[in-house]
Amino acid sequence: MNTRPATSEFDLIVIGGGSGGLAGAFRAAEHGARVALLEPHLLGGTCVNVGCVPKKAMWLAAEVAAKMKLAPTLGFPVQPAALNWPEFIVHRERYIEGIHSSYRRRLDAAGIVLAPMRAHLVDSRTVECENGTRLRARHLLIATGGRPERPDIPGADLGVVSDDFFQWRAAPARVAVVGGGYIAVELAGVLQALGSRVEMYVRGSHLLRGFDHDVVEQLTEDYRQSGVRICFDQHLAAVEPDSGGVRLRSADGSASDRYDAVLFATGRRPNSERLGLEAVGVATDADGCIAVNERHETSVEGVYAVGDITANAQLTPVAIAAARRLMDRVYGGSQAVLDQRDIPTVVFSHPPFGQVGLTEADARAEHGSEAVHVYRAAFRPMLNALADVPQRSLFKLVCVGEDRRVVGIHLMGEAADEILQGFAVALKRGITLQDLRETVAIHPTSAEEVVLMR
Ligand SMILES: Cc1cc2nc3c(=O)[nH]c(=O)nc-3n(C[C@H](O)[C@H](O)[C@H](O)COP(=O)(O)OP(=O)(O)OC[C@H]3O[C@@H](n4cnc5c(N)ncnc54)[C@H](O)[C@@H]3O)c2cc1C
Ligand SMILES: NC(=O)c1ccc[n+]([C@@H]2O[C@H](COP(=O)([O-])OP(=O)(O)OC[C@H]3O[C@@H](n4cnc5c(N)ncnc54)[C@H](O)[C@@H]3O)[C@@H](O)[C@H]2O)c1
Repeated sequence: MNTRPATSEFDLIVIGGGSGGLAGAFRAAEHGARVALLEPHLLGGTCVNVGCVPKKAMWLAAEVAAKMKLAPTLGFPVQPAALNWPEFIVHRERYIEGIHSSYRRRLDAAGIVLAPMRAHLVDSRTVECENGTRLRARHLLIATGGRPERPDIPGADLGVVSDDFFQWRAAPARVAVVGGGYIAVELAGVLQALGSRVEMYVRGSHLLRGFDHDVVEQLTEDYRQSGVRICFDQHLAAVEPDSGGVRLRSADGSASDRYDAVLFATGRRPNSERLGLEAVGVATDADGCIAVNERHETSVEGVYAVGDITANAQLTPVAIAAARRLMDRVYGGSQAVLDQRDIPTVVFSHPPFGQVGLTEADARAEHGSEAVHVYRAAFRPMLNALADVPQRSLFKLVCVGEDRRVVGIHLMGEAADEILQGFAVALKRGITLQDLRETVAIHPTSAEEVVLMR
């Protein structure tokens, strides 16, 4: 593979080889552009190395552990065993290495020049690599993503963040998870299922702000039933060492018991420092995200940004879709922009929780309360009933108007992660409740509850 640019002149320079940068580089090359890609770390960025992919692997291991726990209740004469983490991680990392190899092959095949270096902007057409090499192009794409942020409190460095979680080789016996968003909920669920005793410290009064309230409440109850302790309205003031572990000090002066580890899942910061943005005049917002319009153009002509470096939803498919549409406009004559409404998303909790469209509260605010009609299916999935475990599923449809147009679908329960995608297509096509009711159910499944809702 060519790792030193043969020429310093390109059509496009992409800074960052994560989800957005790779997608942009590949699509531009398909249109015939000469592309250079700068990535100092592992190809695939957050998603492949410390995000979606290793997280999903751990989630799958946790799901197997949970099923094994049910097995004796159902009549299998087996005792659940603890996961051998180092062995599982060999499988996980082999899978990830397969993705790296596939990217390297595709970059070679597309003739994209990969420079394994950090870079910053010198002017709107010039990028300087950390070894001093300067590259020039008519168009620059910034896709440098973000990184986990710790709270600004004394002792914060005694805790770990999601990047560190993927270095773990065993489940800590007792762990505090600070935060109530996607990562906190996902990693708390994984750790509890894999044998840790998990306590969540949440600043607000609910998990998962922005998700539908009722469904969040049911997920919270399911988590509690599976043994996760959840403490709301927690205001942490410090982390302190305690006999080889840590304890948490609250703003009211009280201290927690000892934990083997504290995991901060308190949000992410965009990687916009030391990129030369101010010098070139690329505007950022108050959080440090690069400001872009719907065409992903920055304040400087010819300089674009996609993915977590912008204020768009921090999801891999959003970064990829934005980058592809951008390159189709720049090199393919397309005018299409990414529609940021009705983006489906799944929290890989236990059970998983997916949503597309408006929550009930958002629908009431947008359409007026009288126009909103809500339908729910609360049920115990068959496996849970057979094994007599208490966790319940909750599916919810939010509809508006006389014709009951479906504007929100919220699914929390077994297989919700896989069920949602098809219904997201339907919602985007503007279906009504009647369309769902006219669709024959698939029985016996959880999914059928969506078309049987009254
Ligand atoms: C724990 C976790 C779980 C997640 N799970 C999911 C999920 O299940 N589904 C989902 O859709 N999303 C998930 N996400 C979010 C998803 O990973 C991100 O939205 C996505 O990776 C953003 O892609 P990006 O290209 O914008 O940035 P990144 O993937 O972060 O890539 C940015 C790249 O830029 C490089 N870079 C930074 N600075 C420079 C520089 N100066 N020069 C050159 N290169 C530079 C970095 O090394 C990095 O490789 C998860 C995130 C985390 C942290
Ligand atoms: N399944 C998925 O698609 C998936 C999974 C993981 C992450 N992601 C993406 O990554 C993004 C980042 O995830 P995240 O969980 O880090 O962020 P988040 O914004 O979802 O949650 C951050 C949480 O930390 C809390 N918090 C912030 N500062 C705090 C402080 N000082 N003390 C205590 N609590 C504090 C917030 O109240 C919130 O509950 C998500 O918004 C999502 O877009 C997606």
